[in-house]
Amino acid sequence: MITVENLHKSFGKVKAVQGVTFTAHDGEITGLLGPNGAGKTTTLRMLYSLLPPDEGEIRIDGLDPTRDAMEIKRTLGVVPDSRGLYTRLTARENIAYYGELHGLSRAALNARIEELVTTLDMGDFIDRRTEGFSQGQRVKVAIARAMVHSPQTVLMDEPSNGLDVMSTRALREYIQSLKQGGHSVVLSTHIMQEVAALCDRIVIIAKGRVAADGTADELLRRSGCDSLEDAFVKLIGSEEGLLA
Ligand SMILES: Nc1ncnc2c1ncn2[C@@H]1O[C@H](COP(=O)(O)OP(=O)(O)OP(=O)(O)O)[C@@H](O)[C@H]1O
Repeated sequence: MITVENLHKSFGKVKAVQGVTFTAHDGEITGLLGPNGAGKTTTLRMLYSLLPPDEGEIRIDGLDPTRDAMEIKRTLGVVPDSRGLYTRLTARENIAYYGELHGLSRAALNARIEELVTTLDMGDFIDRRTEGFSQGQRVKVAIARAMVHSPQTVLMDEPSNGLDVMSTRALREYIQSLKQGGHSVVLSTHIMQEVAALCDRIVIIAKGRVAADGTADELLRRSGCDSLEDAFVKLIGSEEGLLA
């Protein structure tokens, strides 16, 4: 479970995050929805201890990313926006490298990689160098790498970015399976359909602030709208930067 309380982060004069507060429960998918530049990536980066907050408090299963950065890495799986694969290594080597950093034994690592190859359908390319991989292949390797140590909490930055319809469906099924397994999944997106199809709880972020937070039904009720799309536009005050 993640709790975020009054988080702030500025880069010089740019106030990227200005008082973000939300909770993400285990067994739920929480979506951070907002237009480009809303502060979603900055929020996620603070959660996975890449950036220290200027102000505010984060707890991930009771751990504080600013104090317990090493411990948090054991409980967190992160799919960053850049994906960040080593292009000279094969997909298998990319995943194995992370598994080794997490201290998995060779036997456990081999078994885990075989499991992920099957779950994420990576058989065709697992032993190819990742240079030149398609977006979909890169995302799968990034997810497998993030999940190699079976983390309880999973953070994904725009996971379906650049994926075709089939790959998006497969990704959504996989994310649903994580939820069924009791994991807490937090993903960022600017695609409304994504949150509508996937998320139990939606945190709408605009200009570094939480514009609204709740289940899809709660957001509809609060906005007085009939469709989520209308609700988002009303709650955010603009439709700029959001994709249906
Ligand atoms: N390292 C940085 N240095 C300077 N400004 C930054 C930095 N990182 C983010 N920003 C600024 O902070 C604001 C929020 O950016 P952020 O990447 O968090 O938004 P986002 O909601 O993830 O957007 P997108 O959907 O485009 O990825 C933007 O104005 C961005 O330019």
